[in-house]
Amino acid sequence: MAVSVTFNEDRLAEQAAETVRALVADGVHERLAAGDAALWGEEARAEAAVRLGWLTLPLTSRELLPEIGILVERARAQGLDHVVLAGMGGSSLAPEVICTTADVPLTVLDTTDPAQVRRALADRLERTIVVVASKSGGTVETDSHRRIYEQAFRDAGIDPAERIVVVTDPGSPLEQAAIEAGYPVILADPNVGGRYSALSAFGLVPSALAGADVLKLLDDAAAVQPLLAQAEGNPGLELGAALGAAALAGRDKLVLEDSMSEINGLPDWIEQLVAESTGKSGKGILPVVGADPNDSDDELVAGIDSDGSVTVAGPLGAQFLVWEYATAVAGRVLGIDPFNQPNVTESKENTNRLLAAGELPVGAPALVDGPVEVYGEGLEDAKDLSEVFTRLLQDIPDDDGYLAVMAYLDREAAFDVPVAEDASFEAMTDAWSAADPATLRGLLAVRTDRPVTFGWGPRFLHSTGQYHKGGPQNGVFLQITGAVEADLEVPGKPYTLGRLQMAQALGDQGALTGRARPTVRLHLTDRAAGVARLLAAAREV
Ligand SMILES: O=P(O)(O)OC[C@H]1O[C@H](O)[C@H](O)[C@@H](O)[C@@H]1O
Repeated sequence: MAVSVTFNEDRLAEQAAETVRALVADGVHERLAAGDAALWGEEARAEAAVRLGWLTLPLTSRELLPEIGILVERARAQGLDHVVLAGMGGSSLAPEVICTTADVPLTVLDTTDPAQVRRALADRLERTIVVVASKSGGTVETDSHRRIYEQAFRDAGIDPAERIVVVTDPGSPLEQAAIEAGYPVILADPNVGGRYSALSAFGLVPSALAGADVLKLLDDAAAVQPLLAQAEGNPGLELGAALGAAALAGRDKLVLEDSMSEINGLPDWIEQLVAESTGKSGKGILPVVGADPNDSDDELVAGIDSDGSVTVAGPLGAQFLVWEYATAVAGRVLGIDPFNQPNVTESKENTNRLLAAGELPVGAPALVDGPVEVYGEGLEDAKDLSEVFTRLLQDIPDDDGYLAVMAYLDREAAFDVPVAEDASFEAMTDAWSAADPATLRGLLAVRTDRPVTFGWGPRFLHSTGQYHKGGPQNGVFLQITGAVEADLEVPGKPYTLGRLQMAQALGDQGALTGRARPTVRLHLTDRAAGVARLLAAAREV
């Protein structure tokens, strides 16, 4: 069996079976296999008509393999063994999972943190090849990374045309810029949206350059493809029916559990697929990654090769296709368009406005607790950071709410903390987690029975960011920003990376407060001391 979907809970199995029956009665399995764009209603039809190419990628993407093979050979011949991928959301999350699972190194740049980008630049520049991946060709983070790397190569006396490879849609502004600069361009299938692009050029090019076996990925996906046309034994239909039916019944928090899987990091990819596809029109499914289930009534646990209320077992290529299919089916069950992302644009526009306006409106802190400034309404009388956390946790709606922690920081900084050379593995991981802002998620989660999510900004803006603003309005939001020690110019642009990063945080804050959602921003005036204070304060709650 290429992939199996099994239910470990009778109620869920019944709900899924009933929903499958209804979907089959409507001919959904046949219509989806035939690429019927009318499956999501009239309003969604035009976009769906150019968004169903992912159904056939396991076959059509094979045409790319000779072209990719030439790129790989060229890179090997030039001794380029440090592969950097600049891409946001769907343009980087799949290669990240593919490469970690294949255990081949890939440096992913989906950040605007100056320190994190500086670390990548300082790493083997003379042996670096950069894949610039953007479907639209207009994503500001990716455009900034391209400009920064072009400059760095030139400064080092290296011709960027020897080192930059572009993946984009035909006709995008990035294709044009790449042609002018003489960069190799691999064109992706324009009939595939960003988050459904795992098996397209976006997933394959960087992964193959990094050394992953992409043919095996396509083979594993192709093996499951015939099942997806069936009325019975169709894993995508079963999973999609379960996700949709559970959400309609109030179980709209999807806890992704992968501890037993040999696939590494798939929940992060599923998170952006499910959150961005379903979180709109006040509806949606909120993926919860890296958290233990808490047995609440609104939770559904999906296990990747691991135990869950529903378990999805199978190799990575097949998992990609089945989750894409299931998300499209869940979209139909929920009555939403699974191919648009109406509210991602909103924060982007806020950010652009702020960048154009001059001084960023950071405001004045309501409270300062050592290295942590607290920005938020009505917090002037809070006595310290612990009380701020307490109030935020109390603000979470009892039955169905959640807390989202969003850190616009360097996600690798914790690994820089000094550890003794003879430290045990345990001592080393303890030191890392004591310096990692992500540790805050677990510390706050034990103090509430509501789910707590964690995302790195601006990465999450292309994932759960859509759900936060477009989904059910029951979230409470905690942003973390930090002082920038050594900023980075974005060549040809009037802003630095640090300024862009802050404008992204403030732009999203504006979108959240505009919906009257409780939102607090913590600013670390000293990043290392600030993280330590955050974690200590969370322990005091
Ligand atoms: O590939 P790009 O056009 O640069 O877009 C990167 C990402 O941007 C937005 O967030 C879209 O909603 C995502 O689906 C997409 O993957």
